[in-house]
Amino acid sequence: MTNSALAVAGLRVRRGGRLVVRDVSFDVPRGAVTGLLGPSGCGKTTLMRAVVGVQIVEAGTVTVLGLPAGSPPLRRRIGYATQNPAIYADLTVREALRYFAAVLRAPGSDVDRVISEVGLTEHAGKLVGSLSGGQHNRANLAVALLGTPELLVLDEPTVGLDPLLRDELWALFRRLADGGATLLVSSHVMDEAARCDRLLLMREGALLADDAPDALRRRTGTADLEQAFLHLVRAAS
Ligand SMILES: Nc1ncnc2c1ncn2[C@@H]1O[C@H](COP(=O)(O)OP(=O)(O)OP(=O)(O)O)[C@@H](O)[C@H]1O
Repeated sequence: MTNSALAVAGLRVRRGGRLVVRDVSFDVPRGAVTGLLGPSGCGKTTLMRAVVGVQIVEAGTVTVLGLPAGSPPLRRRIGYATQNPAIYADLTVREALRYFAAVLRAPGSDVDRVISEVGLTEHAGKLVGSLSGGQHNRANLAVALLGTPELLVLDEPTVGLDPLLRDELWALFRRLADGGATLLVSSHVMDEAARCDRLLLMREGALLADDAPDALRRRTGTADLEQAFLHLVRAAS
């Protein structure tokens, strides 16, 4: 079995008539946290949509856990948290998760586990519609964790969270990867990049770099990843 959880080759996506992913190729290793970083609008969400198989692509291949993206057997092996959570506002957090656990045929015991993992135990009895933005995001992340998927595709999961919660979630991502899960996590916050094993830096639909944080710092001769990113942007223009 190949060690890569995800293999993208020559991916090209057009949205609204514009090329928003331009011949992107990369592999994501299993059991690691790979960060997908880049400015707003650079194509991170589009790339993630192609990985989970909901994006029409113009060219290229996306192979997930050895199968073409979008193959039905992958549905229960991938957890996807989008930026626009669609969780029923009139259910409590626990009720909503019980519902999704039933749909996904995840074990009932998963509900309390994932609520605890995202730090929502105290709020489990609250209506989803009454949660704060950060709590809502975490409830959305909890849905993605149901069924212990092999691949987690998380689109800006820490947006709107305070530094303490962000830190706790990154520690959770690390534990999940140490347990064998593969994580692809997008962010436009460069200080989160240092928490990843691998970084995919994107700009204007293209990959600027695919490297480990330390290697990237070394290669660009910079101390921090924000500087490394700027160095690469300048070198490319
Ligand atoms: N439904 C759509 N129709 C047409 N163009 C779109 C659509 N959705 C996104 N785009 C365009 O595709 C490009 C990539 O968008 P995408 O959402 O993938 O970027 P992103 O890096 O995830 O941004 P952000 O960090 O703000 O979420 C942008 O230029 C965006 O305007």
